[in-house]
Parts: sequence; structure tokens; C-alpha cells
Amino acid sequence: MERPFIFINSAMSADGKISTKERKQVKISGKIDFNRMDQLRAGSDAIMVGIGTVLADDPSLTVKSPELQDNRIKAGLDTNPVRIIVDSTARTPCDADIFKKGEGKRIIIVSESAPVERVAELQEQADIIVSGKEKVDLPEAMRELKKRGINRLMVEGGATLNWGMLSNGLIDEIYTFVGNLIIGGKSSPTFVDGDGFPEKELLKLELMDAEKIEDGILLKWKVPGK
Ligand SMILES: NC(=O)C1=CN([C@@H]2O[C@H](COP(=O)(O)OP(=O)(O)OC[C@H]3O[C@@H](n4cnc5c(N)ncnc54)[C@H](O)[C@@H]3O)[C@@H](O)[C@H]2O)C=CC1
Ligand SMILES: Nc1nc(O)c(N)c(N[C@@H]2O[C@H](COP(=O)(O)O)[C@@H](O)[C@H]2O)n1
Repeated sequence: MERPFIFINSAMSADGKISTKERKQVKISGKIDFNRMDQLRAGSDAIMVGIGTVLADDPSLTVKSPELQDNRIKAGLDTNPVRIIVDSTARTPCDADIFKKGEGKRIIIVSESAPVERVAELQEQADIIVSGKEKVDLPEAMRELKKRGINRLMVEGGATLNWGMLSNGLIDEIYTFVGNLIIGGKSSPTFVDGDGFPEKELLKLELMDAEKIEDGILLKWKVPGK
């Protein structure tokens, strides 16, 4: 394949929201689901988020379990997978937790419209991929990641990046944990935002598995290829 195997892992409320209307992070997953997410991180070559998630949540995207970190080191890998931000205009703050916490490579994917000075600042802390004119060209960027040795890529949102990846046919599998709460609010981000598919082109999924975890349910979906 020209691009990595790519999956999305996300936690949503029972009404399909992934954060509040103020874009504040919500603890949807319980301990078991956070551990499952940690295992997915540890088993991936890279973890990717959109700049909206970095600005809203300031995630570190590190592997949390010392045992999983040790396993990676024993396998000759960095403690953490490569951490990637899709950031068309290079808005990533230089003091983001992705830079401050944990060891390992970071990649920022920007577009040609990113201010040169900002790109130069970020270049001191991360490798930079330039792709697309006004916004990141996701298919091209994914091919570049594959060339850089990333074979298994975990996408952790948010809503806009999920749309960008799904609408470009770049996702192979989706894992959604649906938690036991309602967030509500028409402006709260949902699992997939963006423009939405035209009525005749809705994306059909194949259900691979459904598992009750604590007070929620984990759904595993396959996105059939064209
Ligand atoms: N519950 C969960 O599992 C998660 C929830 N979240 C929530 O999601 C929210 C953030 O989501 P969003 O604001 O939608 O931001 P996002 O994280 O999806 O980032 C979107 C940004 O990515 C950049 N981008 C560049 N090229 C793109 C392209 N070709 N297609 C799509 N995006 C492109 C754009 O600058 C765009 O604004 C936060 O409130 C966060 O808390 C985020 C991750 C996981
Ligand atoms: N799986 C999952 N369950 C939840 O309840 C969540 N709120 C999230 N959010 C994701 O986790 C990121 C935080 O990562 P760090 O702890 O900083 O490493 C956050 O940005 C979302 O991507 N996920």
C-alpha cells in the first residue's frame, strides 16, 4: 500500500459528541478504555491529531504504562510513537505538551500557506512536512509518512481531522468507545464534523465487533475499500 494502515480511535458520548460546546475535553472513557487506548498507542508507529485538538486539549500523546514503554524499548523502538500534528498554518504553540512531555520524534504537517517564521520556530522541535497549498493535502501527506517508515498510524481526532481523513478514503478501521453520558449542544464537536457526505454517497461501515466495557460500549468498524 502507498499509505500506512490507518485507524481512528475516539471516545464519544451516547449522543455522539466528543467534547463540550466550549470544546472542553470530557472524560468519557473509564480506566479500562484508557488502558486499551494506551495499548493502541504503544502498538502504533505514529499517533496523529489535528491542530484543533492540540489547541483545545494540549495532549501529550505519550504511552502512559511503564510496562508498555519498556516493551517498546526492548523492541528497539522509542518510548513513544512518532507524534504528528496536522497544522496547515503552523499554529502549534512551541510550549505544547507534545514537545514538553516524553521522548521520541515529532512531525508537524503544514501547508505552503504556513508563515515561514513559524515553521522555522517549529523546525527546532519537530520534523516538518509541507503538503498542500492552503490546507494540508492529506492523501499526499499520508504517502510521505509511509515513505518515512510509518506503517501503522493511529488518528486521535478531532472532529475536523476525522472528516478530512474519512472523506479522503484514508481510514481502514474505526474504534469508537460510546460512554454513558449525554453532552448535547448543537455546536459541540461530534465524532465527524466537516461538510458531511452527500445523501447518495454516505459512508457505509462493516461492524467487526461490539464489546461492553464498564458502563459503555466499544464498537469496532471496518471501512470497506472502494
Ligand atoms: N473524545 C475524543 O476522543 C476526542 C475529542 N477531541 C475533541 O475534538 C475537538 C477538536 O476538534 P476540531 O476542533 O474539529 O479540531 P481537529 O483536531 O480536528 O483539528 C482540525 C484542524 O486540522 C487542520 N487541518 C489541516 N488540514 C486539514 C485537512 N485537510 N482536513 C482536516 N483538517 C485539516 C485544520 O487547521 C483544522 O482546523 C476538541 O474539543 C477535542 O477535545 C479530540 C480528540 C479526541
Ligand atoms: N479515548 C479517549 N477517551 C476519552 O474520554 C477522551 N477524553 C480522549 N481524549 C483523547 O486523549 C487525548 C489526551 O491524551 P494525553 O492524556 O494528553 O496523552 C486528547 O487530546 C484526546 O485525543 N480519548
